[in-house]
Amino acid sequence: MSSLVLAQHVTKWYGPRRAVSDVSFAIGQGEIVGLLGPNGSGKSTIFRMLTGYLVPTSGRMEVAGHDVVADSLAVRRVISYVPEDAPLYDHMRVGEFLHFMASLKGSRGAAAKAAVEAAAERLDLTCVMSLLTAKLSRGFRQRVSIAQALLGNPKVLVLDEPTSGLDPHQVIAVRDLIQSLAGSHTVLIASHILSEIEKVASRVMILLDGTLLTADALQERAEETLLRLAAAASEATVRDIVSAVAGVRDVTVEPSAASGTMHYLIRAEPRVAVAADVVAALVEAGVGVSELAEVRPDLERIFLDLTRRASRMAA
Ligand SMILES: Nc1ncnc2c1ncn2[C@@H]1O[C@H](COP(=O)(O)OP(=O)(O)OP(=O)(O)O)[C@@H](O)[C@H]1O
Repeated sequence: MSSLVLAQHVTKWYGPRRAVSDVSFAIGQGEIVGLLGPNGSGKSTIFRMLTGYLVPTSGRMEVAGHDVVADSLAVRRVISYVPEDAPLYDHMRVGEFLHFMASLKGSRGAAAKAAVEAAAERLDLTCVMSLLTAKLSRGFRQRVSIAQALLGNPKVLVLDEPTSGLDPHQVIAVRDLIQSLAGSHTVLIASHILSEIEKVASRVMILLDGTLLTADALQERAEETLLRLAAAASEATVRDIVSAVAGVRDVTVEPSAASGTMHYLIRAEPRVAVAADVVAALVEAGVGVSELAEVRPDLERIFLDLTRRASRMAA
């Protein structure tokens, strides 16, 4: 798959503050990729550089083969950005606003009319075309923003927190829309809501303090086994025994450990024998095991695990 969006060793400083640190990724045609990170982790900064609003301090970015700095006009022709709380022109009616945006994107006459109608239909806006944008609900405003972004048929659509502030029905509608774009458009979505991003994205990148912890969090699931263990011995004893088992990568104490028996999470290579070897080693050392189960890590678990590992490495 050739890359439609490319970032190579991108760093961005705002004065003395480093907001993005040596970030690299590649996104292929038709992918829907989530960029997950807490507030202030650098998501918007990455999007602003990608769409030509900010210049990276170092490194380079490309969209559809165009360098975002050297060829920013060409980039803006193929990428559309919907910021969080996208501004609309409140004195314009929806239809008027969409025609205006179509004209800014170089579309005129019958072509503009057809493009506006298609976008309005796709976003279910035909019933509000004559309303002032100022009168729209949050959900409709978001749909109008996405409709204008789709005018001109951009190859890449960048959405910053597209479901923030929407009610559950509107969230589902926006999610369905995003999924309907898969294949025909490449979509990059920023969010700090794990459950939301997991539902729409086929790949999730995780950003923390400007550093990309993984370019494919969901793939991490396939690459290791996660076991939950309850064992009756001191933490140091369990750690020593379990860490020595071949294939075990690391052992952490479950934050919700109940009194008495401690619970542990064991990250291990995806080998069938690891669980049996862990039990055998503990039993041999005389440690009682009351639970050992494989857990399928959800995105929340992967996120916590990656961020914990990152802070341990930084310490
Ligand atoms: N114009 C600016 N000048 C100085 N610092 C900035 C500027 N814009 C962002 N920052 C800082 O850079 C860091 C990354 O901000 P950014 O907005 O990219 O994060 P984010 O992940 O999009 O956060 P949010 O989800 O809150 O929008 C933050 O610490 C922020 O305070």
